Amino acid sequence: MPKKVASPYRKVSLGAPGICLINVPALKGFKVELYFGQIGGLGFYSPRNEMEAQNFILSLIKSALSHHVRMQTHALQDLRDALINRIHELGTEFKVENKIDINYKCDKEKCLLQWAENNGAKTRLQIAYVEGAGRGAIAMEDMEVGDIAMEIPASITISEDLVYKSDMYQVLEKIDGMSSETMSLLWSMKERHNCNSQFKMYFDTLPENFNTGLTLAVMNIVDDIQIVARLSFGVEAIMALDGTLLFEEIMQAKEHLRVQYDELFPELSKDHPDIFPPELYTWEQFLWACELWYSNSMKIMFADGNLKTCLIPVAGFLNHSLHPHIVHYGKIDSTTNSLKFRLSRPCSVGEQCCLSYGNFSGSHLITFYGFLPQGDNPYDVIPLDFEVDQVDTMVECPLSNWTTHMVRGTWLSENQNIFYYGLPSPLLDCLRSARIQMPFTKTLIKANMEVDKEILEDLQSTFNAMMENLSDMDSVDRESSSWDMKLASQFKEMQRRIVSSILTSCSTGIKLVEHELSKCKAEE
Ligand SMILES: C[S@@+](CC[C@H](N)C(=O)[O-])C[C@H]1O[C@@H](n2cnc3c(N)ncnc32)[C@H](O)[C@@H]1O
Repeated sequence: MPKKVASPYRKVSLGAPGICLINVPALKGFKVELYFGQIGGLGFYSPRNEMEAQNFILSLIKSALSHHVRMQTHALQDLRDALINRIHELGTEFKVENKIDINYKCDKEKCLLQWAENNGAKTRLQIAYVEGAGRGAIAMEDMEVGDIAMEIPASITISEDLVYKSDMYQVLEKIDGMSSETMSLLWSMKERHNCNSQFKMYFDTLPENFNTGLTLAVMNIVDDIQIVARLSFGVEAIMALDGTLLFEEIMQAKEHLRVQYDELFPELSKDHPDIFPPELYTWEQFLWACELWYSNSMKIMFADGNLKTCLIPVAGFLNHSLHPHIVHYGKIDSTTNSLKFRLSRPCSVGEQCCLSYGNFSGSHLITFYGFLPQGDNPYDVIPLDFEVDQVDTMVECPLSNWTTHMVRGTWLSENQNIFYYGLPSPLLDCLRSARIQMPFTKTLIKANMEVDKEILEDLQSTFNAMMENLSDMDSVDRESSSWDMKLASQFKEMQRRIVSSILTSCSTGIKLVEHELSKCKAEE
């Protein structure tokens, strides 16, 4: 049964079954894919998935070609060429223009790059300032599918291994439930102030403020002076987000981090002031480190098979895209003991080269990374939680059964016809089966039309209520407003677009059903 928490959205009853729009934070990408995968959409699920599938076939062709099956060589080469063409076409179809700010000199970043190269790193990318995304990595030459854009030796990655060598390990290892991620985070809080650190160049390139949704945590918890001192996700933006999934996700993350901090501090600083100096282990600094690790770390599989969360100097400049150039980068190449960033699609000289951080929704990206990506994100869904009342026939007692469904922008669905309406079939089937005992046959009979009409009207009233909650940020001037207001307004606009498409599909669906109903009545 889903956790019942005070809902950001009004709890709305849809008759049978009861529907409640709840806060399901960060619905996992694969769950979203499974849910909508069975429905079918506009040819493929997302440009990233399509490209991954094509790259997978390319790797099979490469391996088949290396086995010299003569008869098939030509066919395989043709297939490979066709796939590469399709990958190029996909790149053109989903091209995103990035403006580079040539006035930003990137001196510190160049020093870091030089240090990394001196330590064995290789790169075909340079660092520049990309409008709207901070620093990013730009191709210095044309690169093709399969080319390595960047190679970082394992020896310059920052992971838990550094904690084991430090004096704090003897204290941390005795703490119950201490994770390697928390150890690395605590290590980085101190190391960033160490003038003799091996990673000084890296820490010097990090911003004072990350401006993720987590920055909000400062606001609710500490006093007003600190709020002003740190550019926080401000009161105005938070007020604007009240009642949205993003608000709920930020609040949950904030509470989680505060509990974690309170479990460790100030005790650790009191007991070991030399190892955890209190001035370096404030709540503010803890949050800074959380933002660093959430927004910049990567999970890497090392040659010994261990999976570690790492900060990767230089590779940390790669920004995220919904149509990334690099998708698979999580494994150290055991022959070179380095991390290779291989291209899954071509990248032209001057173009920004992007990674995929994962299949995340907009609310997750704002909370932990502080941005919304350009383009349609198929992982932006609105979760719907249903409580379906059933009766336990053994003891004649009512049972409560929760099930989660989700809705996304209906422009992503190809079937807008009667019985489908651009809405997810699992959702419609669930609502139908709660209203009629028999299996729903999708035939144009009066009883079916009446059921569908009722369902569409209920959905319409639910999403109308949600729209009211989302419709008050029209006055925000994107150009002049602060970063947090811009993000809040972008988020609400994205949600409004999804809800509006659902409302349009509902009203078009109602008209379709009414038309069929009138035909049924005429025949009677
Ligand atoms: C791993 S860092 C990438 C380098 C970063 N731009 C910088 O200047 O340090 C991740 C951060 O970059 C920014 N970012 C990444 N992808 C972005 C995108 N597509 N649009 C806007 N900002 C993005 C966000 O601030 C995110 O927290």
